[in-house]
Amino acid sequence: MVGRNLVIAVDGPAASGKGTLARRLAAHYGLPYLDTGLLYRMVARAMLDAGQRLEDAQAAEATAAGFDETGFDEAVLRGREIGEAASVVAAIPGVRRALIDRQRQFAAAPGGAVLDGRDIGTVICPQATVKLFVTATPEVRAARRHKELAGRGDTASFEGILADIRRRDARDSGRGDAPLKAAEDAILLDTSALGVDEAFAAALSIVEKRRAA
Ligand SMILES: Nc1ncnc2c1ncn2[C@@H]1O[C@H](COP(=O)(O)OP(=O)(O)O)[C@@H](O)[C@H]1O
Ligand SMILES: Nc1ccn([C@@H]2O[C@H](COP(=O)(O)OP(=O)(O)O)[C@@H](O)[C@H]2O)c(=O)n1
Repeated sequence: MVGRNLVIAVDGPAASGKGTLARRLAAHYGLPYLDTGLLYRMVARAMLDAGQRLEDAQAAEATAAGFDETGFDEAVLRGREIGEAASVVAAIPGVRRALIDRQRQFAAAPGGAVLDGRDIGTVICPQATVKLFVTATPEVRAARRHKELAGRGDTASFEGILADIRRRDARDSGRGDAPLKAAEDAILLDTSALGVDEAFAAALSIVEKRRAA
C-alpha cells in the first residue's frame, strides 16, 4: 500500500489525545490536518453569537450550511463552554449533513490527509487507509483537559471537568446520527498509561504496519 494516498482517520472521545496524535502524524507524513471538532465548535459559537438557541435545529442547520471558517478566536473555540455547546449542535442530523462535504473535500487532498473527530472512520472517510480509535479513561482525560485549561487561565475544577467529559461522552455516544464509536476496522489505542511521545510511537507503528500491508 506504500505510495498510495494516505488518509488517516483518528477518532475518540474528548481529551483522549486524538488531536495531538493527528497533528503529529500529519507533520510526520507531510499531510494536511483537519480538526473536525472545530467545525462543530464554530457552528455552536456562531449560533451563540447570533443569540440563537442551540436546540433550534433549523437555525443550526442553516448556520452549518453557510458559516465562514475565518474570524473565530481559537482560544474561545477550544474553551469548555463551546465544547459542551458543540456536542449539542452535533447531535442535530442536519448539522452533520451540512458539514460532510467540507470534510470529504479536505480528505480528498492529493497525497492524502489526517482528520480527527468522532465519525471520521465510520461516516466521513469509511475508505481511510488507517483508522485509529484513541481512548483513555475518563479520569485520565479529565486530568489532561484540566491541565490544558488551567494553562489557559480557566479555573474549572477537576471534578467539574470530569463531569463535563462524562456528559459529553454520553451525548456523543448516545445520539442516533453518527454516534461516537470505533469503526469495525479501526485499531484501538488506549493512551491512559502512555505519554505523548509513547502514544505517537504506538500510533506511528500502527500506521506503518497498515501501509506495508
Ligand atoms: N498521551 C498523552 N499524555 C499526556 N497528555 C496528553 C497526551 N495526549 C494528549 N495530551 C494532552 O492532553 C490534552 C488533550 O489532548 P488533545 O490532543 O487536544 O485531545 P483531543 O483532541 O482528543 O480532545 C492536551 O493538553 C494534550 O497536550
Ligand atoms: N467529527 C466530529 C467532531 C466533533 N464532534 C462533536 O463536537 C464536539 C467537540 O469536539 P472536539 O473534538 O473539538 O472536542 P474534544 O475532543 O477536543 O474535547 C464533540 O463533543 C462532538 O459532539 C462530532 O460530533 N463529530
